[in-house]
Amino acid sequence: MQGLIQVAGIIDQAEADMIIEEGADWLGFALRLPAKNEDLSEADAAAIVRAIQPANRGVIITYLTDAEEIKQFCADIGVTAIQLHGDVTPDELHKLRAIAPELYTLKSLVVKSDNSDELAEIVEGAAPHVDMFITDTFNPATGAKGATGLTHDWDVSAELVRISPLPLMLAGGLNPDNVAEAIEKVRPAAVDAHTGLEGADRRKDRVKVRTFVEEARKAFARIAADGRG
Ligand SMILES: O=C(O)c1ccccc1N[C@@H]1O[C@H](COP(=O)(O)O)[C@@H](O)[C@H]1O
Repeated sequence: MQGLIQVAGIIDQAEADMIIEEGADWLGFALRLPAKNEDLSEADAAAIVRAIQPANRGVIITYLTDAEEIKQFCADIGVTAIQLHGDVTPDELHKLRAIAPELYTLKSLVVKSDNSDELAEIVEGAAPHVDMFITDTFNPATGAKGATGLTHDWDVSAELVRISPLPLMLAGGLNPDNVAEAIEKVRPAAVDAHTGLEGADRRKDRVKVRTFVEEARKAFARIAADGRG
């Protein structure tokens, strides 16, 4: 699992194909969001997931919080991994693990300016029931918890890496210019980016994706070589 690269916010098959050609491992599909501002339909997401798996993993990114609904939705789309961005209780995570043990589950840790103690509590409560954590950035101006294009205090993510018994994916404002520094500082198992890889047309830019993957792979290799990965 060390050195994994996810690109989130897939729009269509052409974009998915390009991202895979440029070497990303996992593709994130943002669906069932509170603002209902999805970039693609559920039917289109399911078709893309069918086309890319099993070589590349499709991950649903969602705010769903009900275990039964999450399980059914993953089955409908055909994914084997889910990134839970909402306030899912440990009880519901426990239930999800019981009814869908095969589902690889990522739980978000949304970093604000003053919530590191709260995030440490989420790690403790959720760790027995999930497979990976993902840190992302809160935008106080909009209330958004993901796809903000904003970085957060990487010392907070680095501390979460230290205390978490599970691997951690770092997200939030990552782009080709800062991903190497972020990996060196936080030492995550994985990285994830969305808006930092887009061009002016709001689609992923091939050169940005390529450079992001290259920079991330080199940085992961460096921290592995010096025993810090
Ligand atoms: O990708 C989305 O559209 C999305 C929507 C709602 C919540 C989370 C979402 N994505 C996650 O946010 C991170 C960071 O995005 P960015 O790089 O700062 O733009 C993204 O990697 C997804 O994991």
